[in-house]
Amino acid sequence: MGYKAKNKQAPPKPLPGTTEPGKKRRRDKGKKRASAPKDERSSIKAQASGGRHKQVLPGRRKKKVDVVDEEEDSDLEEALHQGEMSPDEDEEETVKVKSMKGKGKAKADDTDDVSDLRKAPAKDLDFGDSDDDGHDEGKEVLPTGQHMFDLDAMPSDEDGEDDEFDLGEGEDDDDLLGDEDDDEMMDSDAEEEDSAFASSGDEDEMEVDEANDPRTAHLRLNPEPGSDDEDGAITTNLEDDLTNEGFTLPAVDNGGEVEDFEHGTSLREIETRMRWLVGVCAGKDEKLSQGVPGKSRSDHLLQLQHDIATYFGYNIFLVGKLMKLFPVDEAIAFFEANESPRPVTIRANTLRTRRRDLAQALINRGVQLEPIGKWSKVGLQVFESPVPVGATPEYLAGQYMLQSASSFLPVIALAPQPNERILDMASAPGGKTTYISALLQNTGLIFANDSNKQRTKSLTANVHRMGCKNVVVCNYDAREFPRVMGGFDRVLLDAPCSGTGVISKDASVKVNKTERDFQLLSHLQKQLILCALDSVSPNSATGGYVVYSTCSVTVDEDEAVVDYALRKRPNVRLVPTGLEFGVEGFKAFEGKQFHESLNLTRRFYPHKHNMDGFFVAKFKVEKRVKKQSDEDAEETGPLRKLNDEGELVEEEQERSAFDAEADATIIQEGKKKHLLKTKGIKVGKGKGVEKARAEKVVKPRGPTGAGKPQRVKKAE
Ligand SMILES: C[S@@+](CC[C@H](N)C(=O)[O-])C[C@H]1O[C@@H](n2cnc3c(N)ncnc32)[C@H](O)[C@@H]1O
Repeated sequence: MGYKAKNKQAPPKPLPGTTEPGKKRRRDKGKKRASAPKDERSSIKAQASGGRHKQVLPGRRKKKVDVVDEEEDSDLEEALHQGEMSPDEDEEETVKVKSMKGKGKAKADDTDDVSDLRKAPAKDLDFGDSDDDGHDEGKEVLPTGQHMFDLDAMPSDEDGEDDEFDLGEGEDDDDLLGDEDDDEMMDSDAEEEDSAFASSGDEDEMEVDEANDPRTAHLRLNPEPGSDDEDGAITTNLEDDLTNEGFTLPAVDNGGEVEDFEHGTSLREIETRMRWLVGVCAGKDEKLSQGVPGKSRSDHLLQLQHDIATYFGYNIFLVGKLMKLFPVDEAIAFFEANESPRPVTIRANTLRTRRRDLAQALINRGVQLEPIGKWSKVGLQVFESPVPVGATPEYLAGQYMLQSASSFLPVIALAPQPNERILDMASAPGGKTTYISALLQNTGLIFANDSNKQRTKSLTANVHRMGCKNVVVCNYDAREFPRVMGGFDRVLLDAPCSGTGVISKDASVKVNKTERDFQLLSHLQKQLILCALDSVSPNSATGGYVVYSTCSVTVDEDEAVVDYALRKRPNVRLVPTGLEFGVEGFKAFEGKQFHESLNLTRRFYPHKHNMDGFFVAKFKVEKRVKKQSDEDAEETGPLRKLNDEGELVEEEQERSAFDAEADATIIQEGKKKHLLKTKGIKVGKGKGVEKARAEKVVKPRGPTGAGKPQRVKKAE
């Protein structure tokens, strides 16, 4: 069984295509929790979801990695303050522009503030930026455990075996948890050569064996393209346990202490029931799929949702929403993965250094690191560090960015080319902007925009620190583009989102999101994506691409937004992202059919790829040319054509929208009434009418005409 105790997680696993050093790694401990009490869970033996063997935290270590992630990806609060939105999803939203300049409503993002990084005590540092305690007033509260299912109804312990849950010999809770005082503990293997960097081979050499290292085969996630389901995937041993004849209920060993109870049911009981319900709902084993007599599968599913909500500390709404994304057993792996931090990763800034040189410099400081994987030439995974990774001289000198592995992906997909003009629509604090800048080798021009003025400060700071000379920082609501500026070669829209992919960094997402939040975010994202598409020049010689990304896994914010864009902009199409791994986006979801090309989009999951949950889509923007069929149709009267905004419109609508003759009469009548009312002049059937008949009202064509009727003299 793969449920890990909350505070006994395995250390971060290597990313796709990377090697794992031969020594034990220390997990980051600084993250916030929104869920069940530590003591309860600490009596359950931790087992890594990544392997069949039991993984416990190393007994000794040098020092944990102290970092603050430079990116805050959960932006609902700000997003909801941006512009005026209505949740009407089927109509194209009117882009109501509200300049946010100077307003700075959202909370400040100062996570990249170096002075703060230095000030922060190591144990307080956190991956996320939120100050939220995860319990917003007025929001849905944690569900209580339901009791329509009795533990007695579950399969009984037939062989008395209890091997998953007994406390391992010599592993008391403190050892497993590794309390805050053990910073001085040394990894017994600390001096061992375990890094490819020390060999000082060239960069290619560093990457040679990453994907094939047998030591990490069980931990690698999608190391090779197209191998999502092979050894790359983190596998839980859920299925094995649940289908095992000898499945037993765990013995409760509380050491004589009083346990914490959740409405009369201990978390351990909930956990036990949850595992059992997974088996029932997954329906993979005949015996287990019987479930509780008289209860339907949906009864079991409902109870499972409640148990997951209670055990992992979510609101029930979000559990239901997230569970729809996966088969039941995979859903558990997802929730499980959200309980452990993702690997600490950095991106070497090639404007200032080479990855090899940076690695060597950090190794000299005692940092244990390795290349992130074959898919990146600039990423490094940091396993342990005796110094805060966010405050080394190399960091301050702009040689690297603290950046989650998943946030490399949209930039790789964007594939900027030297000398291009690029718009980064929602760019603060600049993790992706500075990466784009490096890929452009400081050529071309990047407009790095963010509507949050406060956040543009950290953006500007990063741009300077990283030596980016091709960046212009701006502060607009991105829905003002392309009116502010257009004609870009490429546009990145790393959209504000709910952050359901980064729950391990910001546990407040578990409890503070409601259905309305997702509606509003999806609405904003739809507005933004149309602006992104309209800001690209279809005539770009080298580009004409838009990348849309979110750090959320909900379909509302991902496929539904992309599908909407495809419907609204017939001159754009999806193209492959060029990313080597990730699972295909949904082509259909909950009975809703999306465009068939949605399979070109990519999803990334914590439980599958050991990265933050992420979504990436890449569009190619074509010229708005009339299709041959439209031209043919024009001779006989087109049925459908593009309007000035590139939307497909019905000819019938256009006709009814403006009938010159009818309008002339109405206008004339209006004028007569106006004269009569204001000046008492009664216009008869004489001259005035005659004059009106002598003129024809036509709608001017082209952008300058703007729909205002003009009078022209009728030909004699
Ligand atoms: C996911 S974060 C961007 C992270 C950034 N791309 C990076 O890599 O560092 C989303 C950003 O969108 C910004 N934002 C939210 N609504 C916006 C809007 N209407 N226009 C422009 N930016 C917006 C937020 O301030 C936030 O900085």
